[in-house]
Amino acid sequence: MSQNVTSQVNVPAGATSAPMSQSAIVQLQQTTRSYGSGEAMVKAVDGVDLVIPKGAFLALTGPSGSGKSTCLNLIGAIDAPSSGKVIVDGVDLSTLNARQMTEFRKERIGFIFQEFNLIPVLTVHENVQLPLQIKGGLSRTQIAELVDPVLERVGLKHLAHRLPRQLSGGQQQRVAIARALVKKPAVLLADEPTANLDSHTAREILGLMKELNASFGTTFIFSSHDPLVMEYATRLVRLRDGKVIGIEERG
Ligand SMILES: Nc1ncnc2c1ncn2[C@@H]1O[C@H](COP(=O)(O)OP(=O)(O)OP(=O)(O)O)[C@@H](O)[C@H]1O
Repeated sequence: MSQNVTSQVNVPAGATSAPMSQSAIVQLQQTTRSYGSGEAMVKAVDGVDLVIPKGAFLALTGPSGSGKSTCLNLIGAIDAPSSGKVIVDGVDLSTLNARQMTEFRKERIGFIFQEFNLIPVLTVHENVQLPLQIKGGLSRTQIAELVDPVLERVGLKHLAHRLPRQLSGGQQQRVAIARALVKKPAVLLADEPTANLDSHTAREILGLMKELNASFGTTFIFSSHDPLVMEYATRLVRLRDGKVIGIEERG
């Protein structure tokens, strides 16, 4: 998948050959993102060096304001660093212009949010097929062939024709997971994905994501305060004041 995508994203010469260690899917190199200037300057991310291996199930954690969401936005090509590099799936994002960043995001990044962000007037099936329609170039049959197995995998095939408001919170998050996965992203970014779920449902959703991580090999990167997310993560990156203050490997 990533090979095809590399050729589809029209990046400047040299941009796809950013040096990465063999198994790394994400690298931040002396990455800084600051806001404002002078005395009012805030370094949301401050000189971070981080290597995330392919297939990781990793949580960025730390107190409010420590830079978790900013890191996710940088990795997801939503935002660009003030200095330093962000290399994702072999592409140095700093070499991309705005249009190329959008293209990159569309092709290679999946997002899951705490608010689910489903389109209320579209059915489950329509919500999940949306990223493929936006990507374009696929027939109805090809879209169905991609959507149906993912819906089955997240346990929602029987609810495919319901609207989001006819689903529980956990079911809505499953739709969001299916929608993020359907385009087979290189990296799946989840910003506080359990914040709106009760602990039982949060466990179900984290268990599902872990299974998907194991079966598809998709890299999951979370931003979360939730101790449950930390329990499931196999690697914790602790942030404070925009800096990495610790990395913990777990089972
Ligand atoms: N667009 C912005 N303009 C100015 N300052 C910002 C902006 N975005 C983030 N910041 C600041 O950067 C710092 C890091 O913010 P960030 O949202 O990344 O933290 P966080 O760890 O995700 O916090 P939370 O857990 O509360 O979501 C904070 O001090 C925040 O106020």
